[in-house]
Amino acid sequence: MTEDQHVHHSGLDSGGRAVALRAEQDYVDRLYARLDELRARTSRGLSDALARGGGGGYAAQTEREARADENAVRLARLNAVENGLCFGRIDLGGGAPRAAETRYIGRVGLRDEDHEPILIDWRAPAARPFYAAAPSSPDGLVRRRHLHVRDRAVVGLDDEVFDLDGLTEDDRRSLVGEAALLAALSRGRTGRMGDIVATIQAEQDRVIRAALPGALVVQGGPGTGKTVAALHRAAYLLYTHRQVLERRGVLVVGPNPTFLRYIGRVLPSLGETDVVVQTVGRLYPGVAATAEDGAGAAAVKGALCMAAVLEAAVADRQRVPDGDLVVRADGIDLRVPRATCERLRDRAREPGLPHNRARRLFVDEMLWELARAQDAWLEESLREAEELLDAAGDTGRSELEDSNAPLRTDEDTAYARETLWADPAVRAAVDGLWPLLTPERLVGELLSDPGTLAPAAAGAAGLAEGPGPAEEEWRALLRPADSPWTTGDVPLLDEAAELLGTDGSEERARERAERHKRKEAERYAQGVLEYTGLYQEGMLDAAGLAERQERGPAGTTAERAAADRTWAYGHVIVDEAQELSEMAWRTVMRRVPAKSLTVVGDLAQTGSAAGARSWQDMLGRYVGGRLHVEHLLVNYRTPAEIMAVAADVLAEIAPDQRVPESVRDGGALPRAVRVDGAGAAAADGSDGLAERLPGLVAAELAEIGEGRLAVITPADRHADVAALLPEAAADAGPDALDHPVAVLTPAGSKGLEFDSVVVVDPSGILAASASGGRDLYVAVTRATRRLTVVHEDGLPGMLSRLQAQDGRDPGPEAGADAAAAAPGAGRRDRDRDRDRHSQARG
Ligand SMILES: Nc1ncnc2c1ncn2[C@@H]1O[C@H](COP(=O)(O)OP(=O)(O)OP(=O)(O)O)[C@@H](O)[C@H]1O
Repeated sequence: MTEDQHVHHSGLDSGGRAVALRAEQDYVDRLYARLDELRARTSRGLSDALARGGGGGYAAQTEREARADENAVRLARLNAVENGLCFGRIDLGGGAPRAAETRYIGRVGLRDEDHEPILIDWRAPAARPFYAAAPSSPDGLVRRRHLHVRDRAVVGLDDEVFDLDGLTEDDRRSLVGEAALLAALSRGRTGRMGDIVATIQAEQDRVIRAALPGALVVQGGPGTGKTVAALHRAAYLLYTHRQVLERRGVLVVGPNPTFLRYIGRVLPSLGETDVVVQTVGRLYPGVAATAEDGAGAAAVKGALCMAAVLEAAVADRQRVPDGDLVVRADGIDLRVPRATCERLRDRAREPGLPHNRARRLFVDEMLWELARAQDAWLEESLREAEELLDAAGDTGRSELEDSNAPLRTDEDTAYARETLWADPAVRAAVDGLWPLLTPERLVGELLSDPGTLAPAAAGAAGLAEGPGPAEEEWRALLRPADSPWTTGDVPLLDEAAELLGTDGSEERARERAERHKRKEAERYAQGVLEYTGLYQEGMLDAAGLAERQERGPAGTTAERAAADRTWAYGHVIVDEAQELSEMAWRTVMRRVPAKSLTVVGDLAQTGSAAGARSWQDMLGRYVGGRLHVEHLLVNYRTPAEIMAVAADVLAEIAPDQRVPESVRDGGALPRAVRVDGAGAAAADGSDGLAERLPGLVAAELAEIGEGRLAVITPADRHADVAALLPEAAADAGPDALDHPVAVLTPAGSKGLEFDSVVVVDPSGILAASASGGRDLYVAVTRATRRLTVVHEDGLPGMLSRLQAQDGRDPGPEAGADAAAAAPGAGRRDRDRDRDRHSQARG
């Protein structure tokens, strides 16, 4: 952004501008002075609370700790807002009944010594006109001003004037200062997403400030700010509904760890800590799945009928023996008739409890049966003994007990049950009929053993609405027993955990261990108290001291929530939501019983074979009529010239979807570079990919200066292409973001953006899977400035806009004709379009 542009947009001459800058500097100085003062005070509060000694008993100690925590959180918040503390100002019109008013907008709200607001938090209702005002609906504003502040110094101003009488509609439009937005967008990429509080646009603001209840779906093309708006929404909701959400927390679900790292800095800069950010692969505590299934397995595994397959698999583990159950315990064969086993199984199933809890009923009844069988055996032996004695004419019978008295009392039988349960043979027999199962064991066996999977698939047919998986479908799921968990397995594990429940033994063991630990801690604390003499002073008892030591810093809501599979969040935000399967949605919905969700995604970018084709189909069954869809229509990432290429791809793959209009145009033209096939130097001396790619990447890097570059290749060429660029980050892991160059697959590049993108082998991307066209669409829309498509065997038809070039002359002029013909490029077209949208909405 040049100085000239600021002047142009501010409508001030240079003298007026200098005066305005000085006045704003004075105000900003005052804000920072206040911030410093609050920090100092909070910091003092923190050290006071942390200072030990002083006594006051347990209650006072606890209160001091709570105060320390509170001060620490406050201090962290105050420190996080140092950069860009204040970024805007609005002047509201005067006239009865309201007086003219100026409000400064910033990352936090501040009040002066007299409690008068001097800075309005961007999330507060009073800040709303800063984002929502438009020339056609100024919302009471006379002027909106963006302040550019660097290191506490005001370095630029941008004004949008809403109340200039006498301007034509066209003139007004041209006055709309997009300088602040364009300045933000043209910055080089750092590998991390930043916040956009200073430049949130009206359509994004509607999404950010939408009401908490119900499911809001934000459908928008690439670069429309879905991710960034969703994260600001999290911050807004925590600010506005603090009471509920601080306790319950907000869960943000993203597509992969790289992406989570990419967005990781946005939320802290928004001052929010009660947010859990997670991939689907980590939603089941204890498992961190990153591996992906092939398309065939993914599609079957993600389908809703897998819930029925699992249900059938669990039912299949509740068995009846082929004949009578015979268990040898204590040298005796105990027999329970088959019909009784069946009755016990059915009775245990009846209350509809989870498998492991129902197992307790089953075990209980089975032990009675076995104890009774033992009784019967005893009686039988006694009778036999009597008969023998009778036969022998023995008269010593009177020495035996009264023959009518019960052989064993109830107490005896109860004792017998316990002894039986301690017998490994009895346990093995019961486990054979109704085993204690973990989700990991159930799912692991199901996916690796056709003997387990086949009956479950068959059983699913009777349970699900539709048919169960066909044989060729369930066979696609089979894999070796020791395979790592995939992200597609996680919803199955979660489902299994629901179906299995616990039998309480883990909880009981944990409680026992905790009681033991506590006793130890108390013994130790007692020693400490006696040694220090505090005991005599009666300040603290051993139990109190032990508890304080054990407790340590109380976990944040986010920490507690992340570790608990059954945590009920107050709100859930799902990004790249088009990738979630039906089964994954079941997992997500379990975590938000109130069904308060923000779902952001783009149906045109669905890459997963199990992903969404329609939001209603995916979500309708959970939220019914409470599904509200908002569309984002403006692309803030990719310039118009590159989006023209993307538009051709979209027209082929999803003609019903609309390409978002780019905010920016006039950048470098996208180009195609042809190299010779198979990486080998060709007979005519021209070079293959191996020879050309490193130079091409180096030249692109030189073009973008400080920014980032991604090479995007089909998955099956990823390793080979990465080998050509040894300096680049080749892993799809989070480190990819820290390198100037990353080699990625289309799936790995999802949600990310780079100053320059080099797409290698577009035909290979297209051919790789049924969603190849969507992957190509994702790949070409990652660029913020430059796009190069490298191909070997000619461009696919949908990229014909980029005329194939001989790679030896890859000048920026390549593809110029085509890009110049880009439909909808340019601000005038966009404005016309925006007008159309707002009319349509109005
Ligand atoms: N109002 C805004 N002000 C400044 N930058 C913005 C604004 N809106 C979006 N951006 C920027 O535009 C880029 C794209 O945003 P984002 O990644 O959220 O888009 P997306 O819709 O999630 O894209 P995709 O579907 O491709 O993942 C980001 O760099 C973001 O910071």
